[in-house]
Amino acid sequence: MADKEISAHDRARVLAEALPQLQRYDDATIVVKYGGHAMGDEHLLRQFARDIVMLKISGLHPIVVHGGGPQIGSMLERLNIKSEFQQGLRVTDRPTMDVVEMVLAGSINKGIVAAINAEGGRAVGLSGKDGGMVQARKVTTLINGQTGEEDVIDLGFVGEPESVDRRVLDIVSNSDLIPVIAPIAASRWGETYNINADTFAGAIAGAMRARRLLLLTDVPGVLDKDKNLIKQMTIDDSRKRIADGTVSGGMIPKVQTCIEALERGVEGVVILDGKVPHAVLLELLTDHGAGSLITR
Ligand SMILES: Nc1ncnc2c1ncn2[C@@H]1O[C@H](COP(=O)(O)OP(=O)(O)O)[C@@H](O)[C@H]1O
Ligand SMILES: CC(=O)N[C@@H](CCC(=O)OP(=O)(O)O)C(=O)O
Repeated sequence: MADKEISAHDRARVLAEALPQLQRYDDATIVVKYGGHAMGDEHLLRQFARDIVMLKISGLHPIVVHGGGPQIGSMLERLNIKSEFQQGLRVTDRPTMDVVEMVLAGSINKGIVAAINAEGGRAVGLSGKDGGMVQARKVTTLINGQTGEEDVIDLGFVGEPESVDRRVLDIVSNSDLIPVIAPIAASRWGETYNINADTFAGAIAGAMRARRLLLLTDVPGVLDKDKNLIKQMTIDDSRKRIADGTVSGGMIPKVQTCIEALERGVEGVVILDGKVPHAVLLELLTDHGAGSLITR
């Protein structure tokens, strides 16, 4: 519906709807993972930035973790560096790692920071390296989506969070600043690792005991076999949907991240379409949840 077709009465009703939600989320930490596919165009980025600023001034504590897979892919292509994925993870040799860090912690991170600041917020760009926030370890095994067995693999500089130190995030997030984090971290020996952004966001949400983890992607949420949106499911339902093949491909690590975050104490995780304008506000501040809510 075009803006002008919405009556003043409807606008007021939508605003009033936000009150119980604002009360419910007062002082809550919300981790929002902004995926590379959801970044799309400038207009969407501006709307996303507005939503984040709106949450902050409404008394919530948003923490943004971003991806940038497609943007890394374009840069590697421009530099003639071949790239391949194994079970959703980018095989990362040293030259690829340099590009991944340059794109994620450089242009993408600073682009989101600038967009939030342009909407009146005060964003601080970080990576897992800053303040020793995330310590990474090399990924050496992966659960095979088909067999359910553990495969031993060598993906180069692909890591996973080994531990999270909350100090920097507590300081930044409890002020008027909004942390924006690139999913890069160093190992205890100082080597740089590339971490899948969903996995990284899950670890941050777990460590921060976030009330909500929102994973913004380019599909409406988790779809059933008839491509209908599953509006709500439990950890058990999620495991069944992976086992019976309803959830496949890139959705598997996403749903696994949700399960792990819930088991670490996050109250609810939502997978939703970041291409829907104001997806974050719709999900948190209206009665119309925007995607698939997964709870314990
Ligand atoms: N049951 C499912 N519901 C929704 N998407 C699914 C499902 N199973 C597999 N997918 C795939 O997962 C993709 C989302 O994962 P991915 O491409 O890794 O997202 P992102 O880049 O946002 O992290 C969807 O575009 C879709 O192709
Ligand atoms: C190890 C690994 O695969 N890292 C990802 C990091 C970025 C990411 O996860 O971005 P999206 O959320 O946009 O997919 C990569 O190199 O593409």
